Amino acid sequence: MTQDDSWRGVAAEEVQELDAKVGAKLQARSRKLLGSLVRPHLWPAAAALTLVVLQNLVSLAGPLLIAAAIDTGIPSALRGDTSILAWCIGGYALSAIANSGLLMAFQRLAARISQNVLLDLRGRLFRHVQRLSLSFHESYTSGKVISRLTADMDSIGKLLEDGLDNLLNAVLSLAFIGTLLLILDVPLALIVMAGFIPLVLTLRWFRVTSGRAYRRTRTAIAKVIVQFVETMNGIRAVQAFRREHRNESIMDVDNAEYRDANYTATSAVATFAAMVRFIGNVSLAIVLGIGAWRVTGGSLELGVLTAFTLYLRRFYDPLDELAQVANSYASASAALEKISGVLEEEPTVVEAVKPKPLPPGGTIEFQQVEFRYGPDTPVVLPKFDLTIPAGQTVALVGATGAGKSTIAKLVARFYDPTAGSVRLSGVDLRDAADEDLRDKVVMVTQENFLFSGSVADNIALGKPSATRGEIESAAAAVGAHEFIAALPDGYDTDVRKRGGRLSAGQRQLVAFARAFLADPAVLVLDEATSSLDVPGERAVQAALETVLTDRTAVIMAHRLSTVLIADRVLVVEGGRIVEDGSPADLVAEGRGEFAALHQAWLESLA
Ligand SMILES: Nc1ncnc2c1ncn2[C@@H]1O[C@H](COP(=O)(O)OP(=O)(O)OP(=O)(O)O)[C@@H](O)[C@H]1O
Repeated sequence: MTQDDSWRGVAAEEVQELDAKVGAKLQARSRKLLGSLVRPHLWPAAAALTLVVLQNLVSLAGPLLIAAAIDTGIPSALRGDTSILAWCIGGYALSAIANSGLLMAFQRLAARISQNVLLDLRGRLFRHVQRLSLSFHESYTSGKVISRLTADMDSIGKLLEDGLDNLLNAVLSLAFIGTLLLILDVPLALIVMAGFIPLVLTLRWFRVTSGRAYRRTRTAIAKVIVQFVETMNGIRAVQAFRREHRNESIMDVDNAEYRDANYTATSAVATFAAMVRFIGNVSLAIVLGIGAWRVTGGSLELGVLTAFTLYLRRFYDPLDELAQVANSYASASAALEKISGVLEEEPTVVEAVKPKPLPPGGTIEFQQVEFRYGPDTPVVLPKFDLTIPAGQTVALVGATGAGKSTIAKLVARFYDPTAGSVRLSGVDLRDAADEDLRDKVVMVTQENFLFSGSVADNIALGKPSATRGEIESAAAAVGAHEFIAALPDGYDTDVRKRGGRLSAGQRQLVAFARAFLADPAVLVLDEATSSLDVPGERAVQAALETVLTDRTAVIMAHRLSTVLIADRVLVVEGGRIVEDGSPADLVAEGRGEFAALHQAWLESLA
């Protein structure tokens, strides 16, 4: 990462004090995102703007009508002519009705626009995050993604819903009422305008202080959510290892940090709101004093002074709201900054522009492959060559952290090699189309992940177009049909609902049925480390043999029984392949790592 790139994507997310240049770049990025979100709604936004302008104009009529009633209507009513007073009252009632109607129409339209903007943003973020490569997800936890999709989205929603409404009202009131004040009485209006000087200074202070505070709240809430998600995801481990106390103390720290960050932010809002009100009240007091002195001197009419003070209240009320807007703006712009960062991340594993079709067959070649996870991390796989002929079952064995999963991830193209190439049937995986690759190479992971939905849906993941017959025969092939048929709703049983919970072995069988149905040329399999009960293990072993038939397979093996059905064993040590041969040959040689491992396995079974 060059110095200039230090702000790109999510890189600057945890930085508390940004330098001005980086801050400006992040703001420009947020504005660009906001622009792209609002652009499709320009016409409804223009309509909303018209409604709010009309509503503000209509609401101006009130004090003018009251002034006319006091200065003209009441004196002429005293003389017996009530028509002017009646017109004033009728006009006031009409303007009140129009005011409410326009306000309602504006707020409904504004809510629709903002909900559509949020819908778009949520959809974009979800689609984007799903496309990002594994390398992103391994460092950016799901808790952070959830925080972007929930807490950050909420604060943007709040700005769009109430903030814009208040902002427009405040700006329009300032413009319209300011003009009216000048028309009503220039000297008094100038006193009011003088109050703007301290107001602008307060606003500048508030922007800087709250901007910093709200960035902190975004980072802090993300930490709280990460802690929640990690604890809940790992609740079994948490309870098994009695980690509750430790988790609670981590949570307490994160939670307190969130409280403190929020407290700092809201304190700034409170100071700002109090200053605005104070400046407003001082202006009002001065206007009243000078106005009353002029009324007694005869140079100002009482009705004009009444209208002036009524307008003045309305002039400062929206400024109070402006403090709330500034508050939601600061919070939303911090959220927008984080979301735009995630949206700026690019997949590191990208599809070729003009992909080459993968020919049939399943020969895998590693040519001068070297791999490291990141530019600043050590080399995990030093340069090596390896060919796995089509149809061969290869078991990768070795100590934990040796590099077995890394080799497997390269075969499934979850990562691209740092140097050299991984080829399938002679084609560099970087040149293959994603869809083609996902058809030809299937990875079955330890998690044996089941999505919400029926058992049949979960098997059909391997081939979405599969008929029920095909699904059932895939299940039968791996020996899963019997237990599925015995579930409360058979193949239609919801795997997440009560009664649909599957055991570890059953989940593994469903995963095998899924792979069998997908029928890939290459199967990459991370064998579960958890040991199953013996009958369960036998069933899984038999299923495994069925799934492996007629395809190339790379297995991260943890069980002796699996290694023994492999055609070839590769012993990995510190990222290097140190032994390569059939299990029988390696055992027969008797001196190497595998022979020792084999011996240890046998002893553990004895
Ligand atoms: N996402 C990652 N970022 C950085 N380093 C990683 C990442 N994943 C793995 N490594 C490192 O790469 C090395 C090889 O890890 P790998 O997961 O391939 O080992 P393994 O042989 O599959 O281990 P196990 O049997 O425990 O699954 C280890 O040193 C590990 O710390």
